[in-house]
Amino acid sequence: MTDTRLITSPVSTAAPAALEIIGVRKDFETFSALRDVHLRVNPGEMLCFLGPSGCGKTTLLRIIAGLETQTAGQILQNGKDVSWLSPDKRDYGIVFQSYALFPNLSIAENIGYGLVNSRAKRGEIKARVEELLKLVGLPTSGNKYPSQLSGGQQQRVALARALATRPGLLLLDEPLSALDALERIRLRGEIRRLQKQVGITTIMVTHDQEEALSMADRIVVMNHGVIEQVGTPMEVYEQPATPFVADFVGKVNVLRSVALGNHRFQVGDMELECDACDGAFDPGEAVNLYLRPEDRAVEHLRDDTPNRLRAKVTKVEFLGGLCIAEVTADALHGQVLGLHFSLNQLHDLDIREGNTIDIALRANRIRAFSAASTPKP
Ligand SMILES: Nc1ncnc2c1ncn2[C@@H]1O[C@H](COP(=O)(O)OP(=O)(O)OP(=O)(O)O)[C@@H](O)[C@H]1O
Repeated sequence: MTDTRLITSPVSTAAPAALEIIGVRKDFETFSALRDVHLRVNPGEMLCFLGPSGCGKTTLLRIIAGLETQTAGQILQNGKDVSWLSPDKRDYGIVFQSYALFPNLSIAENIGYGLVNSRAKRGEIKARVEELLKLVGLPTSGNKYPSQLSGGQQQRVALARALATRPGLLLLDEPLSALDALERIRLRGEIRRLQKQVGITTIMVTHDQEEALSMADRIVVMNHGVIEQVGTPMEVYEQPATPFVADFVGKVNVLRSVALGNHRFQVGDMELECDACDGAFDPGEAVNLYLRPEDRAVEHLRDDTPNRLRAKVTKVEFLGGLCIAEVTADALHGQVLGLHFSLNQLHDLDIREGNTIDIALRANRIRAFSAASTPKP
C-alpha cells in the first residue's frame, strides 16, 4: 500500500503561510515527543491539533509560542524565521486551559494588561477594552473581578486579553476543558464566531473530537509525535488516511477480512464489496474493513444490493433520537456491528433485541486498511 501518513488536503501554496512548521523534532532526553513535523497554516484559518493524551499536541503549540525549544526544525511566521525568538518577541495571543487571569486586577485591567505594557495611550486602552468587552459579550463586567465571574465568563475575558494587542496568531491550549458540558458547547460556538469575525489565524489544541469537528477549518490529527492526517473535518471523518484516524475520529466498526482482489473481501462466509478501496491489496492479505455506524442501508434493498445480509439484533441502546443497535450475522462468523438507527426507524422496522433485520453495508463507505498497519490496542 502507499504510505498514507502525510496525506493532506490540498492547500494553496500561492498565498504566504501565516505559519509554517518545517521538520520540527522535540526530544526530552531519550524520548521523542515530536518527530519531523511539517505543517502550513493558511491566513485566517482555524486549525485544531487533535490527538490522544501524550501525542505531542501541547508540545507543538508550546514550540510555536516559544515556551519550549525545538530540538530541530524551524518555525516561520509570515515568512519570518521565529524559531529562536523568545515568547515576548513573537506575534501571538494565547489562552490556556486554566483561565490564568490576575485575581487582583479588574476585568478591564486584565484585558488591557498587554496594552499598558505596550505603552498605548490611556484613551486608546479604554476604547479597546470596551470594544473587546462587547466582542466577548461582557459589556458591563469591566469593573468586576475574576472571582465574581463564572468559568465560562473568565475564559471569555482570557480570550479578550489574548486579542487585545491585535496579534497575528491566536493560540488556544484546551481552552474549554475546564468548563461544564453546556458551557463548553456554548463557548465553542462563540470562539468560532469571534475567530471568523476577527479573521485571526488560530490554532487550538484539543483531545475532544467533537470540538475539533465542529470548530476547525482543518484538523491536524496527531499520534505518537507524528501527524497522521491533515484535512477538513469532513475529509478526516469520511476519508481517514490511517486506521488510527478512522478509530480516533468518530465511532467505527472493524471487520476482519481477507482480500480477494478486485475490491472484494472475504468476511466469514460473505464476500463484501468495497468500492472506495484502492484495490492495492494482495489476494490473501489480511485486511481490516472500517464501517461507520451510519453506513448501513435498510430501505429500498433489492436482491442485487451489494453487501446485503440478514442480521440478528443482539442489543439496542436507547440514546434518544439516535440509537445504537448491535447486530451480528452467522455469515459474519459472529463479528458484531454497532449501527445507528433513528428512533423512528427502530419503531418502523421493529428493530429490537432478538429480531432479525435486513441491512446492506454501504459499499462506497467501507474503508480498508492492511491488518499489518492497524495499531495494536
Ligand atoms: N518537560 C517534559 N519532560 C519530559 N517529557 C515531557 C515533557 N513535556 C512533555 N513530555 C512528554 O512528551 C509527550 C507529549 O506531551 P504533550 O503534553 O505534548 O502531549 P499532549 O498531546 O498535549 O497530551 P495532553 O493532552 O495529555 O497534554 C508526553 O509523553 C509527555 O510525557
